Amino acid sequence: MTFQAPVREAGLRAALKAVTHREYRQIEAVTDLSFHLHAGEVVGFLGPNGAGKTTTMKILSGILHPTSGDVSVLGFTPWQRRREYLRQIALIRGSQPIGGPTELTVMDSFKYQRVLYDVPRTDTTVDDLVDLLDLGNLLRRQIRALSLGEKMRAGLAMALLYRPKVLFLDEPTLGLDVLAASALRRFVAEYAASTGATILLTSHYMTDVETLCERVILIDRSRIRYDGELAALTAKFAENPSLDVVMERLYRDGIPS
Ligand SMILES: Nc1ncnc2c1ncn2[C@@H]1O[C@H](COP(=O)(O)OP(=O)(O)OP(=O)(O)O)[C@@H](O)[C@H]1O
Repeated sequence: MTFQAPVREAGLRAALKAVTHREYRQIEAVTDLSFHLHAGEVVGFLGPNGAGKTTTMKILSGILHPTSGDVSVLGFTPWQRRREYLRQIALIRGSQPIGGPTELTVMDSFKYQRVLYDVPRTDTTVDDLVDLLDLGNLLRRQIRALSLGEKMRAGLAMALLYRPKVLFLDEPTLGLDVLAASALRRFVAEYAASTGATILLTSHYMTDVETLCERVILIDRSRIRYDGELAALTAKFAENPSLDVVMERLYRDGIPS
């Protein structure tokens, strides 16, 4: 995936010049990335800032059309954005936990989502999610007035009320307090176990990865550096350091052979 990004020098003169004459630079966000996920796996998708994780997630969920390459998820090409595809997947981003109009109450957002995804009125998934995510007190509140953690819980319920088979979780615990983060991890683990969903998870919090993922795919500068068991990766370090330290070394020095 190559982006064409506008660039300009600093200063007012450069800003004025850019009005009539824009310069662009090619930015390779994802290159030569190839992997396969098995149904029901929860896989950590890791890499330093700017490695290309979010770009990949956006491609997989059909938001971005890559400049080259092939992708197949559940037999669909994501960027064709077929209805049958979008009904089976969800992208959940910690940096933007809820889409849609923020003036709506949480309850109205659920109703709206139900209509969008043809979830029958008789389906009790939303009631289950309200219980599991402790959303009872939030139902009559406007989305825009919720705290980040509350938005995340409501956003998760919105994304899961049509029971997607594939979840792309992009930094789902970003900004959550320790209790909220561990509740979210428990919830994701239970969702995966009870539905058999396939999950690709990015996170900079190694507790998320250790708790949820047996396999990790590590990318750096848009290329895959490791794809395999998390345990085998940490075993490369004889003194058995914490996963935070392992990742710090890998991001800095590369993968030991
Ligand atoms: N819309 C865009 N236009 C231009 N460049 C972009 C755009 N989106 C991403 N990039 C660039 O692509 C590269 C990969 O970005 P991406 O957001 O995928 O990284 P990431 O691995 O998710 O990083 P982080 O851990 O910081 O969230 C970065 O260099 C980024 O600046």
